[in-house]
This record gives sequence, structure tokens and C-alpha cells, in this order.
Amino acid sequence: MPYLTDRYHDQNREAAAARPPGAFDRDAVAAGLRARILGQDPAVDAVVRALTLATAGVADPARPLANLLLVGPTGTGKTELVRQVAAQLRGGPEDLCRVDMGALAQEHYAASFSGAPPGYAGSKEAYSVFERSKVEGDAYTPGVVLFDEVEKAHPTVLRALLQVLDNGELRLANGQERISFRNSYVFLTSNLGSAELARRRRARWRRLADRLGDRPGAFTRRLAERGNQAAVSAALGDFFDTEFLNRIDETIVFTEFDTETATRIAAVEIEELRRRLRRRSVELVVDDSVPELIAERGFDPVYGARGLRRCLRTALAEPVAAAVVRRRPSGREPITVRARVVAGVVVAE
Ligand SMILES: Nc1ncnc2c1ncn2[C@@H]1O[C@H](COP(=O)(O)OP(=O)(O)OP(=O)(O)O)[C@@H](O)[C@H]1O
Repeated sequence: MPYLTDRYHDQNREAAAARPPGAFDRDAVAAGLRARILGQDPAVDAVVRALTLATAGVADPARPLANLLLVGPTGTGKTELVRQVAAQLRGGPEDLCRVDMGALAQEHYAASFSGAPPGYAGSKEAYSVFERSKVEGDAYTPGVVLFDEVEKAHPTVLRALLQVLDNGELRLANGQERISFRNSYVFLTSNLGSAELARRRRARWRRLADRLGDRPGAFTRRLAERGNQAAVSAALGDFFDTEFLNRIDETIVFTEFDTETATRIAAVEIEELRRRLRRRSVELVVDDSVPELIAERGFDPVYGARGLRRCLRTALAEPVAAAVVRRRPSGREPITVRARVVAGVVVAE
């Protein structure tokens, strides 16, 4: 007799196949992702391609809707892209099942991936690291699953993950239940190859510095990108079995971004701050010099955009907060705060 959960998943898949046509607006999704993920157009395009293939029903029904491996340096938008996919397809950027594979590096924690075996505490409750509703979605909504820093997981977890990537199912260790990933987009992130990319970048800059004035043209850039792809593939090939890599539909390489992209990201983050303040009746007016200052101070190619947020807090949010409490120690009457750069620091008044 088939498991009840199997029946549920079969129904789930049929229902998913019957999603009303037009529910996925490719252009709107692409524009939404591009507005939030800056300087990584090839990565956004690759994800939109995968979503389109799956929505058109081209994907193998016995596997996840797509298995995508996102690789590249820290702070370049890998996790953020998955969050934005969840925002586009589900209830918001937090509406996804995120599994921190770094936390499953040791064998005794690794067991939580597929739950407790029979006879162990928790086996009846079928606990695992997965939130079923976010993995399985429903008739109109796909699941979104993110396995972060996949290279850090214990080998037993990687073996179980293979099941997920291959059959779109995870049999829980209690032997009685399964979680279906067949209606999910599965994303995996990894920093493998990043050290090599950084080394290549340094070498490139050294060569360029030697030839002062010789700016990289489109051809040189394409050549460098191809070299980056090859460096990442080599690092992945050294670490993962071919068996694992063969189950990935596409490997998407994120690249380090430049100061111009960092300035645009700073502007997006500032917009977010303005929205938060507006909810408290504070209108923040920011001079163009502010995002430039934040990008200049907070951006470091090694840490990507991670430093930007920290810098935004210390360089802009703190003086703005001080201005708000100075001018409006209590109450909620609307005020306008202007922020501009004076002698290298943000002045808010
Ligand atoms: N390309 C980008 N466009 C817009 N914002 C970005 C981009 N990259 C990074 N950010 C910002 O930086 C923060 C950190 O980025 P994110 O978590 O996506 O990094 P990551 O590539 O997943 O790094 P890690 O490998 O360390 O997990 C995000 O919350 C986002 O605000």
C-alpha cells in the first residue's frame, strides 16, 4: 500500500502542474530580481532561465524543479538572490527553508538532517531540519530550499543530499515519512574556488598596474570570466564527487563587484533605511555624496557588500538617529532630516 505521504505528494505534483497559466510573469520576476541583485546579471539570468524551464514543465517530474549551485566570494549576493526568489514566488524573502550546512559538519548533528532513527527521541515526531510547508509548497506555490555553505556538511549529510537532488525526496530516518522536494527550487551555495578567484584578481590588477593606462576591454573581461569559470570548476571538481556535480542543473558563478556597483548597493540599502524611517514619520533626504562615501568606506572586494551594512549603520544611521532624538525627543510629529557629507563625515540635521 502506498504511503499516505506519497499520495499527498502525487496530488501535490498534479495540482502544481495545474497552476493557472500566467501565474509566473517571467519579465516581472526578472525585473524584480534585477532591482535587488546588482552587478550579477549573468547569475540573475541563469536563475530566471531555471524558473522558466520549471514553470513550462520541462523539468524531470521525479526531481526537484531545479538544482542550482551558486558559487563565488562572500558578500556578493548568493543568499540574497535566493531570498529574492522567495520574495517573488512565495510570501517574502524569509519564506524559504534555509539549512546551514556548516552547522551539520559533525556527525552527531548530521543526524538532524533526516531526523532521528527508530527508537531514538524524536523519531515519532519526525523532526528534521526541514520546514515541510516551505519545502513542499502547495498547488500554486513552489517550495524554496537553500543549503548554505554546502561544502561544510558532514559526508553523511552530503550522501542524504544526493538523494534529494536525485529523486527529489528525502526519506526520514524513522523510515515512515518522506519529504518531497519535487515542487521545490533547490539552491546550494558554496565559497569553493573563491580564494583562487581572489588570487586571479590580484594577479590581474598587478598586470594592469604594470601597464598603466591600459584599461581592460570587453574581450579581456570575457577572457577573465572564462578563466574564473574554469578556476571554480576545478575547485568544485577537487572537492565534490562527480556523482554530486552531475546532479546539479547549473553552476552559477558570482563575481566580485566594483566600487560603482557597491555605490548602487549602498543606495538600495539607504532606500531601505528611508522606508523604515518613513514608518516613524521621519522623512530622510540624502545627498548623492552619501552613498559614495558609504561605498568608499564600507566596500572591500574581499568581503563584498558585507561591510556596506556595517558602514551604513555607523556612518549614516547613527548621526540620523541622533538628529531624530535631538529634534523630536518624544511624540511622533512628522519631521524631515537631511544628510550630507561635510569634510568626510555625514552630517544629519
Ligand atoms: N549583488 C548584490 N546586490 C545587492 N545587494 C547585495 C549584493 N551582494 C550582497 N548584497 C548585500 O550584502 C548582504 C550580504 O550578501 P549575501 O548574504 O547574499 O552574501 P553571500 O554571497 O551569500 O555571502 P556568503 O558566501 O558569505 O554567505 C545582503 O544582505 C545584501 O544586502
